[in-house]
Amino acid sequence: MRAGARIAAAAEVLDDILNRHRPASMALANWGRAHRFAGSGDRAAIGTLVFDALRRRHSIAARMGSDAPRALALGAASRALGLSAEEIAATADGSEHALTPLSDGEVKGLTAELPADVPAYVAGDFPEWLQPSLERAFGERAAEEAAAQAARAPIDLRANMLKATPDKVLKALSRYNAEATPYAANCVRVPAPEGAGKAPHLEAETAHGKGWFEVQDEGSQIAALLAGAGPRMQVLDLCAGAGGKTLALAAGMQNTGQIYAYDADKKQLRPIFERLKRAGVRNVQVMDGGEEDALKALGPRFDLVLVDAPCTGSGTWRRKPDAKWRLKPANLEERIKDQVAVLELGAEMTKPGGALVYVTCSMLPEENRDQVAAFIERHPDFALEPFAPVWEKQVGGAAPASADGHTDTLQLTPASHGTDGFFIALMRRHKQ
Ligand SMILES: C[S@@+](CC[C@H](N)C(=O)[O-])C[C@H]1O[C@@H](n2cnc3c(N)ncnc32)[C@H](O)[C@@H]1O
Repeated sequence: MRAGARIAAAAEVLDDILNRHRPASMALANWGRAHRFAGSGDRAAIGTLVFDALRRRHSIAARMGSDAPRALALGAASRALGLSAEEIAATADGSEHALTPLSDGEVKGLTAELPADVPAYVAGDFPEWLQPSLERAFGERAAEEAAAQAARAPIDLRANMLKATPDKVLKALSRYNAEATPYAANCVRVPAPEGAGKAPHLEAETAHGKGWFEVQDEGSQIAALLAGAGPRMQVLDLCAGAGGKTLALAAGMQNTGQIYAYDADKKQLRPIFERLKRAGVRNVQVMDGGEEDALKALGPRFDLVLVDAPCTGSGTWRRKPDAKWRLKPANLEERIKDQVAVLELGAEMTKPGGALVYVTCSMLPEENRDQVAAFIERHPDFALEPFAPVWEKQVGGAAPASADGHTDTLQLTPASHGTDGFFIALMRRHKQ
């Protein structure tokens, strides 16, 4: 397919996502099924175009003077396909499958600068209703912080120290320009593709099959390190899901002690069994998902309870840009209620003197600092512990500043730390 046809296809898919509220992956798959003539290169390019347009929906619309799917696809095309405005205009010749010729306004929009006085939600490409929340978290830096969430994300991996070393993983993936990252010693990063480049499928690599690495953002690795799981500890991973953090905790415990992996939803736990096996992890007991009574019967015995809470995922918008436009106030309200429930359960399972670590992949204060403040008010037997000394011991080096400026909780972000957005609060239950 020529570039003009790829842009036209991306506009069709964007229409499906934005106007018929279809998830991006489903809309792209539907388009592929209906257009079997398109090759894998075409599908990849259309996908890249669609995701880039979703990442920058508001700022593209402001430059193009329209938020119609065609305008969004055109506005994203120069970056996604590496084409100049002239090349884009030339490829829109109305021939079979291609775009119809561009209007004067569209041609102008392709090279227009974003006006300096646009509101933060346009400059930062996020839903308008979230502006007060992001301004509460980041003040005048709200647009800058959110704009970094509109960039493409690298793929981060955690070298599995039970089977390999970061060096071994770096060598195995050198053809993808794999590199070390600033913070977590076991993290290896494959940079985001430029232009029309395609992200590699690293889970298809032999090194992955051998259990040398897991795909895990550096922010998630830092959260697991700060949780401070050590040899011989009794640990509860209360929202274990597919086990990303369970595996990282197990590596930190050198396969000793015991991790109980629990999740309210049985289905979420399903991938964990294969992942544990591949990684060579032997100190995890996967509990029956949703069997809360069996969990509670274990009593407050845990040295560490990790609450990797269900959240809006606003910290992962680089990877799931369609999710940011689907997020509605009612979803946030629901997640807030879920978070209260998991925190209450976590508190019940933490032994006196034990740690309760609350983590979200969100940047919204309602899910983060507000939750922690309300929890401590309900539970005066828990107190926050500053993260900097724990960082020095667990991650190594001096702790970076939290993106929101606080010192008792840590907000990691793409703009400030190059990670996904993660919030981490370390709490400890009083001994008596
Ligand atoms: C952020 S995800 C967990 C991701 C996982 N820890 C990882 O690192 O791969 C949150 C999980 O919390 C689970 N969850 C929601 N409410 C819960 C509850 N009340 N108790 C336990 N798990 C819950 C969800 O099913 C979901 O799998």
